[in-house]
Amino acid sequence: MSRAIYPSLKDKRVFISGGGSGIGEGLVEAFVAQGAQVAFCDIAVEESEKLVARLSDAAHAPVFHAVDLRDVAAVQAMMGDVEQQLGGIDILVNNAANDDRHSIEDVTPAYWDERMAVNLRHLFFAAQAAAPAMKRAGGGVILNFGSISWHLALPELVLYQTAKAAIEGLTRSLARDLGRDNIRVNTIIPGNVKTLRQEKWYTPEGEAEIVAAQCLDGRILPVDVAALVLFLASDDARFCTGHDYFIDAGWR
Ligand SMILES: NC(=O)c1ccc[n+]([C@@H]2O[C@H](COP(=O)([O-])OP(=O)(O)OC[C@H]3O[C@@H](n4cnc5c(N)ncnc54)[C@H](O)[C@@H]3O)[C@@H](O)[C@H]2O)c1
Repeated sequence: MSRAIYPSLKDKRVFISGGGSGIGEGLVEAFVAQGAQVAFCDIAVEESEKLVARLSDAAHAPVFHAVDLRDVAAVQAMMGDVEQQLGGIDILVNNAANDDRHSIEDVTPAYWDERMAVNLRHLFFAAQAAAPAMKRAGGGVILNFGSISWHLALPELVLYQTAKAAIEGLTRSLARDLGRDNIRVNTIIPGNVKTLRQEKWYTPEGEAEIVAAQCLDGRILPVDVAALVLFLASDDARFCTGHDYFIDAGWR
């Protein structure tokens, strides 16, 4: 399958959260293939180090930061380090999340806080930390990962879906406040994307049900999500901001 090359992404300074596995791994590979300078963080240290080793021959090999995004001070310190290492930040991809299932009865105040920390809070603080560097560079791009799950009202995901719904509001608010600094902010909304983690939840029959609910046949892969992310990160999308972009094969 042919893949687009965006001249405007060459040498761009990109930070991706949760880049060590799943869709994030696909995003790291895709930006590196564009000749971008990529830094990413993750708590999956082994997978992340393997990814860095696999891409070590690239024009710009990616740089890995072992950081837990639930720790805001660590996120702020890391964003400062990334800016120094890359000489700035042009593109921030807030990809990391955790969709562990839970029932309403089992949610404690501490679990609520922890779920918001892993699924919502770090997106804002990464954007807050990256915005001054983007302003100095004359503009930038922030892409926040939402989820189709709450649009479909899936079961046993109330806190994840609450956070994912909030991300769409976060995107619109940031797009408004940062737009005059030429910083574009959008939400990427994946449907069901086939990753190692997602495979845990589904039987072959479950996967067939997902495909049946889509308008299009076939399974969405990280590379398909990356194609949309690359376009929105590129200068070709210069008037795209403040909105939600679905990549879900028409899942309804
Ligand atoms: N895969 C899907 O079907 C799907 C569907 C809808 C939305 N999404 C969204 O797409 C994004 C990527 O999803 P995915 O399927 O690749 O998820 P994933 O769980 O496979 O990968 C997420 C990555 O984030 C990392 N991570 C998790 N918690 C972290 C923490 N506290 N600190 C640092 N890193 C952490 C994980 O180690 C992992 O590498 C997420 O925002 C997810 O909500 C995915």
